[in-house]
Amino acid sequence: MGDEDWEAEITKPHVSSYVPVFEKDKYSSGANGDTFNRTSASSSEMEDGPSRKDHFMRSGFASGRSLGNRDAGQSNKRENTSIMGGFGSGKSFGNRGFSNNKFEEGDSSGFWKGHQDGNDSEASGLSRRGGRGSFRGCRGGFGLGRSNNEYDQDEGVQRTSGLFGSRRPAVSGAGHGDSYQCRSGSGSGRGGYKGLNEEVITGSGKNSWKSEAEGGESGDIQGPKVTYIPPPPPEDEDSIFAHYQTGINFDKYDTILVEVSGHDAPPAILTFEEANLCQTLNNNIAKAGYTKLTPVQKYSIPIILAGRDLMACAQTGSGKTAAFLLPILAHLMRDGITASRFKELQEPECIIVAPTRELINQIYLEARKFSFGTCVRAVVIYGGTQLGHSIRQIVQGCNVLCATPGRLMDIIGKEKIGLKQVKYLVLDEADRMLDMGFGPEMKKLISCPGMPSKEQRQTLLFSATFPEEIQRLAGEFLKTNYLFVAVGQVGGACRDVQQTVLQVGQYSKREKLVEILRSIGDERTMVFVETKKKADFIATFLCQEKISTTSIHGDREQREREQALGDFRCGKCPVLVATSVAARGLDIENVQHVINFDLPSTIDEYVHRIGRTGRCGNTGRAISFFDPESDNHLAQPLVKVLTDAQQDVPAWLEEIAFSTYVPGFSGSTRGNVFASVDTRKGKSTLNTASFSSSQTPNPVDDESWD
Ligand SMILES: Nc1ncnc2c1ncn2[C@@H]1O[C@H](COP(=O)(O)OP(=O)(O)OP(=O)(O)O)[C@@H](O)[C@H]1O
Repeated sequence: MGDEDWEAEITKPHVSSYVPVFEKDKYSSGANGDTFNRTSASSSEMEDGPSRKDHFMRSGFASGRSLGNRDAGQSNKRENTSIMGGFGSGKSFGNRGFSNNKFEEGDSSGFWKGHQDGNDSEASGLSRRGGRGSFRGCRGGFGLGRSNNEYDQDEGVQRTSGLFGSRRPAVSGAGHGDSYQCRSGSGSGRGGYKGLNEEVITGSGKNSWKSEAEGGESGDIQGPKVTYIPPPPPEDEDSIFAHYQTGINFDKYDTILVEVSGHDAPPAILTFEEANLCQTLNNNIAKAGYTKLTPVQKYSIPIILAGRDLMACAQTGSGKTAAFLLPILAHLMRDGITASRFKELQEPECIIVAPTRELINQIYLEARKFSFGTCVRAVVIYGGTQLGHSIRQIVQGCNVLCATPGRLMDIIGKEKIGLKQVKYLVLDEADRMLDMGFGPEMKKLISCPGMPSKEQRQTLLFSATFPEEIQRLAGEFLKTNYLFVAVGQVGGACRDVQQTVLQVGQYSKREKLVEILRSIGDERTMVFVETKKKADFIATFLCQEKISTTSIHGDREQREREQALGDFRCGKCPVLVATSVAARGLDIENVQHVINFDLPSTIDEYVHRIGRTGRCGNTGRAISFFDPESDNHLAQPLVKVLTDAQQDVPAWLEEIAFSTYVPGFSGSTRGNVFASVDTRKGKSTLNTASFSSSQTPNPVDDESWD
């Protein structure tokens, strides 16, 4: 394919100029199947036994094809291979770029033809569709095979409106037409791709969702179970306390201006000792390598210890997680929490919610680290995993429950969690948790039977961005005397990230990307794109270019997402192509570069994305491709963000910003703005607007959220 007309690519038949040829083990960088191998149409994925599995893991690209193969009568092999699914998770990247079929629709019979013809690209592409129905069956079988206890049975039939209730006929291979994604039912705005099992239905892009509790299981829709049980994290102390070093700019945090608004704010503390935490917590803090407080910690810890509600906004990577975890744990210890024990109904003292599975898992690991050696038990539950597994984790005891919203509501619906004892409710990435996508669910949560009123609980909202509109909505969750902590400019970018904006038209983006990645070498890089399809396509493309790449987005199975992240973390795949599902919160050591292949539709999203690098005082680089055809709405807020972070602003960008200038940004329907102050002080004077993109469905982002 010679251009990047994505719509054309998706909808118009064409013959690709990139015909992938995959070869076992060649160019493979890992066993996860998340890297691509150029090779011939190996069918060894279909072999029995470990070697087959291993190869399958390695030959990501081929997995789609092999799914088709399995459908051709090798159903007994499906479980193993598909679970390990390759990069394309059977989605057959080749299908996109390399076949002459549309992404989403096709004639499943074509698989057989393609496969028999030995035509790699066709076969791999079409097999997705051919394999779809069969693979679902396989997943169901897998679930049954493992479901030998109450909870597994309890999980029941999962939601697959994509298959049976999709807005598109199932036969069309809705959404990605992805045979792996059998869990994914309807909804990602793509006609039934995103499944209820993913906890989210993105009826209009990312912004609406529905939980299992809302009928997925009780409805008339039948489908396979989600069977994925995430591997338990390592239990040894070294792993629990593993951390990366603070960077050379860590001390510069002290120079950032902090503003606290609201009445009777307790004074900031300057050292951990001043927090007067118990000895076990202090030991854990030391083992985690924390010697000095970051600004958000200096201010938030005493505020939370004083029992106040808090909205805290601080730059990405500056330690917000510990800022809420430490005082909560200190309170729980102070209150003489008793060891949580096995009970069918658990009543956690603290609930923490975050918008993505990987992020909530990360928060859980932090909670586990800081509560090490105490009787506080933290538990994590999130979508894309077996519900029975989540329940089993909970019933063993639960003081601090870390959850994605969908799974949380499901578990509450199943009466495994009672809310009466909740003393702390934390919304991490709070602006995201309160926007149109998750806001309704959060409202449901606070009005659930048993949930203490806001007067009776402590509510803590944290993010690096807080649009004014969201701040206003947050009032419903917070006591009126809440405190607002702003570290630096609210919504501002981290200054440790060197930002570069290049004018690159869509047709030149891939070439530019390869050029940059080659110059970067093996340094860890996140490449953000705007859609799930594009994430697959770009990852495939990079692998063809022999750049070890993996990808993460909402259409990948949870197992694959975790594998991808693991491979990126450990450096096996130094390039991670991601949608906005990875934009917030993820704390990955040594991410030196973020590349916005596509700019996001809002400036807040931009701030979060580039915040995956330059964390904890380390430096990083962000390069963004600005396409004047599509990104002009961002020019003005981008200039503002660059200026505030003392970055060079290209003259051409200033010109565009000037020519598209809209006073107060209110004319822009997509260019989000950020508040500069606590909205209770009145409308902020800088860079504010009546419009917040957080309240507006995003026309481009097709990511699914949970
Ligand atoms: N006081 C500290 N000393 C040393 N390291 C710290 C300290 N506080 C936090 N860190 C480390 O800094 C990194 C970033 O912290 P964290 O993930 O909490 O940032 P964040 O502000 O929540 O970022 P984001 O806005 O992207 O979610 C983590 O690896 C964390 O362990």
